[in-house]
Amino acid sequence: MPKVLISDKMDPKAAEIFRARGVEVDEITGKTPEELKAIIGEYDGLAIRSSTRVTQEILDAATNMKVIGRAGIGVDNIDIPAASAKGVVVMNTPFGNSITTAEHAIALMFALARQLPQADASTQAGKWEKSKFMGVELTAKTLGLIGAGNIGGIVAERALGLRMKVIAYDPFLTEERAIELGVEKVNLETLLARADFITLHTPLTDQTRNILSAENLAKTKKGVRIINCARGGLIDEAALKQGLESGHIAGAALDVYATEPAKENALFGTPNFISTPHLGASTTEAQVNVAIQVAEQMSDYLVSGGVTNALNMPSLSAEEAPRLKPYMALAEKLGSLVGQLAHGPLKSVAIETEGAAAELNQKPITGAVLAGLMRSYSDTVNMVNAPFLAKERGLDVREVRHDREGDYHTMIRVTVNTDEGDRSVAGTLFSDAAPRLIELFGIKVEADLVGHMLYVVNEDRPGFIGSLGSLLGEEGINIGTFHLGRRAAGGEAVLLLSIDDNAGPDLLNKVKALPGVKTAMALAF
Ligand SMILES: NC(=O)C1=CN([C@@H]2O[C@H](COP(=O)(O)OP(=O)(O)OC[C@H]3O[C@@H](n4cnc5c(N)ncnc54)[C@H](O)[C@@H]3O)[C@@H](O)[C@H]2O)C=CC1
Ligand SMILES: O=C(O)CCC(=O)C(=O)O
Repeated sequence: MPKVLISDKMDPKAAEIFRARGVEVDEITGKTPEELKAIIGEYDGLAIRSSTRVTQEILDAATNMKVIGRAGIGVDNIDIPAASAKGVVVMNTPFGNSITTAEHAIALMFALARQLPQADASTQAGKWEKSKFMGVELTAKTLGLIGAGNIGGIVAERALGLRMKVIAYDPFLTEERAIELGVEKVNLETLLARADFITLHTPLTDQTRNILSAENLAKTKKGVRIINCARGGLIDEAALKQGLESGHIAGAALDVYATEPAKENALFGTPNFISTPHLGASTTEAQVNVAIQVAEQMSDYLVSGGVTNALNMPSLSAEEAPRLKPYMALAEKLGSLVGQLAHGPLKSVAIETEGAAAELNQKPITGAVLAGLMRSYSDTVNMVNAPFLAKERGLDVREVRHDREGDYHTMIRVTVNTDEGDRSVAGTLFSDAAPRLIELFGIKVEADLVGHMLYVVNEDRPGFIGSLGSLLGEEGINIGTFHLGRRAAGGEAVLLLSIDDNAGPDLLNKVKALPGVKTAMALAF
């Protein structure tokens, strides 16, 4: 039974779903990194929100980890490259809390426009400061969105409903989408110069970090009001404080901070500053949504191999996964075979599919070929990290889908290119969905690729099989299956034997010493 740790406070629905789907679950929140490191090795999955930081160190200790699920959107608290290198799938729930977060941004915009928290505190303190809290209308004001994805798009819709003019800076926003949203696409300079309110809705990346720097804040319209419900780190907090104190910035509302939890922050107490403790996603509805979604996605992956909303792997639905499973097994075996047999550094790999295999999602097939291929380089390789490892090694990967009738109802061919030229293997699935090799380096040979195998290339001559059989008998090696193929009578022949034990160097030397033998190698599947 796979085992998952929920390490941040999450709606109880998450644990309920894990258990209902056959996944054991522990809910242990509030651990320090050291405490987490001490227990993380027990778990196959980790479900988090924004408090747990999944660093390289945590991942190093997570020896059984297969999947990390973020019940939310931002994944800047997860070292994704480190997770990918380790073969751990990282998933998020990209839509479950977007309405809630957009509503929080709108709420903060109203709060800024009418100084609601300040007015509330003053009134409850017995003051009646009616003239102090003069506000501004939102109607006809210009709202500048930095980032117009899911949340930015919802904020735009709501703001248009409030009769605001919405302009957006987002390098990935198409003109069509801008028209659909009813926003004007502008560059950053224009947004800074024109917006009465600015709201941020981008992830924290190297490109967006400090996007509202001191320099950019100085370019904003006098009297601007700024809202950040995305990530701390997007705004220079010291420059924001200065802008508020000088009066250039009329108000700022932050839900997120450069350092969280923000128990202390230089902005606290600054005039016209409103603060919430990373509450953007904190509604009952959003928390139920993300808890259900993360538990379903993680269980699908752990139980049936289905992949949804992964940031480091192509999607694979839970319905697709069982259908693809035998193809992925075949693909992995072919990759493994060619990886064990090819000599010299791999330069490229072509993965061709034909028949039923060509109609399937190709990405998992490619991932499985690459995982098999690179198993000889790394024993921690899997479908998640194989494409990254391939890229790191400069391996050129090509997928070719053939729309033609072949000799087999389904076929996968893997061709690698090394200094020795092209080397190709092909396989099919028999009716019992069993992977079967059908071609090896241009020679037709039908074989199961299982357990320990002995691969021999020899000159096709009478008596050879007998002498090999005798040698193996003398060495006490039991033969399970025996597969023979040859290029032409009297030409090069290939033998693939499944044997009960690994063929060690002594045995291989004895096989190589038999007359007519060109190569002998031990293979393992
Ligand atoms: N306060 C909270 O509790 C919550 C905060 N968030 C934050 O909100 C962020 C946005 O979420 P979504 O809208 O769902 O993400 P999304 O991926 O749908 O949208 C992000 C948008 O930012 C744009 N973008 C990327 N780089 C940019 C750049 N250099 N300049 C301008 N725009 C850029 C992208 O093109 C995209 O359209 C998340 O990454 C997360 O950090 C999300 C949920 C809750
Ligand atoms: O889980 C939370 O409360 C924070 C949500 C968030 O920041 C996100 O989804 O990116």
